[in-house]
Amino acid sequence: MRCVTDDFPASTVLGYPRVGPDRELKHALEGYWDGRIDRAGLDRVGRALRADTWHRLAQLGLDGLPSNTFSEYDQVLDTAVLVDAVPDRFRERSEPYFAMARGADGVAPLRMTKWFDTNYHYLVPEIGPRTRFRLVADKPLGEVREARELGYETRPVVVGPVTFLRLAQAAPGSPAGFAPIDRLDDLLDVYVRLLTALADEGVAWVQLDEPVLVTDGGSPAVRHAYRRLAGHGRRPRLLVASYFGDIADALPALAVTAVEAVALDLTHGVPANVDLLRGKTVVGGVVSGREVWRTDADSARALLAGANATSVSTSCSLLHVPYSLRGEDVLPGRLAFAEEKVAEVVELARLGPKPGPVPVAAAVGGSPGVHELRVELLNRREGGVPTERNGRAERSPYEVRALAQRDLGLPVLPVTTIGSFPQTGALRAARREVAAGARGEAEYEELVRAEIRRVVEVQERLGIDVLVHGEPERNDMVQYFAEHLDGFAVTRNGWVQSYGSRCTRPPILHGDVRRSAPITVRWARYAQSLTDKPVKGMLTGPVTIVAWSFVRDDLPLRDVTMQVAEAVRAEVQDLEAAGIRVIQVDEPALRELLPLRREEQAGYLEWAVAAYRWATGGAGDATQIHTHLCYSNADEVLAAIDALDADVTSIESARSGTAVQGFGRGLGPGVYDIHSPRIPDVAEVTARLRNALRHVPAERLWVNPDCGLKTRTYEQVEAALANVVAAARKVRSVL
Ligand SMILES: Nc1nc2c(c(=O)[nH]1)N[C@@H](CNc1ccc(C(=O)N[C@@H](CCC(=O)N[C@@H](CCC(=O)N[C@@H](CCC(=O)O)C(=O)O)C(=O)O)C(=O)O)cc1)CN2
Ligand code: MET
Ligand SMILES: [Zn+2]
Repeated sequence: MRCVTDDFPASTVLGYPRVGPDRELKHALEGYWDGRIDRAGLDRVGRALRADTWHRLAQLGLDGLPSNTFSEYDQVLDTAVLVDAVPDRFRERSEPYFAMARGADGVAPLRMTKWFDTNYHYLVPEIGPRTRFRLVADKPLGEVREARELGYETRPVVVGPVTFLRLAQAAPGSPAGFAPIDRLDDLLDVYVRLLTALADEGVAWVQLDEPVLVTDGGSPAVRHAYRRLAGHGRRPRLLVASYFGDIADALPALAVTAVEAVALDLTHGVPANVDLLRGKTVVGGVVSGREVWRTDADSARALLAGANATSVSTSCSLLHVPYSLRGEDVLPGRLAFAEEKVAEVVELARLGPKPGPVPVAAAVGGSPGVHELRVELLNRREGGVPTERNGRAERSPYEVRALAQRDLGLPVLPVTTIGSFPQTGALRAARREVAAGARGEAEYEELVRAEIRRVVEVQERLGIDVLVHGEPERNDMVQYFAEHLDGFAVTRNGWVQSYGSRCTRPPILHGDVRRSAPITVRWARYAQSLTDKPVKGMLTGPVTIVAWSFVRDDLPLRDVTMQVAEAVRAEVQDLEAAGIRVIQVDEPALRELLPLRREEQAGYLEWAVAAYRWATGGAGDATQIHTHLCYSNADEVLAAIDALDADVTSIESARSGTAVQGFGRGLGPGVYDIHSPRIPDVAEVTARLRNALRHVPAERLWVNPDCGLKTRTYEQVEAALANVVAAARKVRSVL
């Protein structure tokens, strides 16, 4: 394939997985944090992973190798360190980097939140009016040199200045009205120095990632930033990478700058105004970095032709898909993971663009409305005969339900947890042995039951009011349901990084979804048999199940989601019939699927809410429905959360105390952050509760951590929950 403007390589990828094909980085990090391996050991693992990646990409025939795509925790955190935006509270720590990521005694970590509309989480930089930016370029320069020693010239990848600031939050104590983007010019000084340093190092191309371009309103800052950066004399050539959608109206902003190359996510189609990029290299992202379906070569070549692309790439980093299909036997012939996608990129570069019809996304047109879908689902159930139980999509109004739920006999400020208790190594090992045929099913089940007994006993001893069974039978809150529903396939080793050392194996939703038998009922029933306190049944909601799976692309997402909702609805009704009085249906991904463009948001929220209400609407008034959300910048979807109409909503809430005032039903703003090993003390929790009481009346306030406890140890959980119960009692006593 010919390069018109310059020497940008014909094939590349915007980024690559880094946790290791066998999660080597995960194991090394956790070993390091536990003191089982030393710094040198951790460094060795990182170095080997980087080398393996470059070797593999080169071996697959890729021309343009990226560097600085490795991270020990998160690329946004790396960027904060690159510009020395390290808040003072971390500076005197022995390891500021991991303290920012995970907290340290007495020091809260940076907040963590969703990376655009993915299940990857980044750490939110804190930028104030006085943050002093300074270039600390060791990491990108180090990776360039490391690759060079292995014989590879690479293109360092760095989060761009506009995206960095737009994703940051105002540092605590910043004056009202201050926004991190106000510091753009100061930050650009550092990026100019970075470009100089890379030029001095002999780097030919640098990639600055600006996914913020596909959201509303980034364009003026982008225009300003890249005029300045591209106008700077001594620098490598610049590739600005937009991804996660259509750049549309932000494209002219880049077009007027002197950047040499622009990467476009073409999986959403070719921007109408792409001709404005004439004279620049267009890097065509035609191989999806988000999906796992094989790329159709004809469509991809047509997209390349339509966009005048002279280089082929992935639509975004491959961070969001597993390493490879080796060792998997799922859906033969239909899938491509990272390695197979690299091979696709290489092959498409060889074939080159070819004009042809450009495919239209499946998500639009031709599908029934939400109402018709409900009717159709209703008709499909029980031969279309509406019964007392399934004929009703809506429950009575909240006030009526609240009365019907009084006999649950809960105290004011009831204490509960979000569902999971620590996942022990013994359980995980046992699951692996069952999968390998080395352990019997019955023996495993007894292990799970023993764990449920332990979890119930711990909660009774601590004085929790609404108990959970602890989810010990689940490998993951989505994968577990996928394994028990028709229409899903799961992988053996298809790990994808979620945050830091934590990974998931997203299931693959490839066919019509159906529940052929109850999934959770026996575990909930067993837990309830052990206690007089109510046990909360625990389900994952339909939006979250599809959000955290790879999903078929031949049906609109909302139709797929309604199918899942139907399966969850059946499970809710079976739990109720088994005597479970409180049922939580989690929707932590509700916010995640929110379209990045405002104009598409209302349509999404309508069907997302409809799916949730379909899933829960079959419960009687006396059954208390809970929901749980986390990492939500809840403010943006507050009306939708309200519309879910759950009796109780628990929510991550470092700061959402004020956001949720006026919320008309039960509310549990998380009283401590479970993502950090830190144990909250009684005073801290008490203060949180008192603060919450300024916004939520006591009779509707619930007390809970801000997410599930599976990533913690029993020791941490018991200590933390004891303090939570003590704080609740203290606050109750003076109400
Ligand atoms: N899908 C999903 N997305 C989510 C969340 C979530 O819970 N699930 N939570 C939020 C935050 N993200 C998270 C993602 C993952 C984990 C997490 O704890 N993941 C575990 C893996 C969970 C899992 O699938 N476990 C399996 C497999 C465990 C495993 O590693 N087994 C070993 C053997 C272990 C041993 O011998 O001890 C092996 O197979 O080699 C199981 O329990 O069965 C991890 O990385 O450690 C936590 C939060 C948002 N997104
Ligand atoms: N019920 C789930 C748990 O407690 C909810 C987690 S939300 C990411 O783990
Ligand atoms: Zn959660």
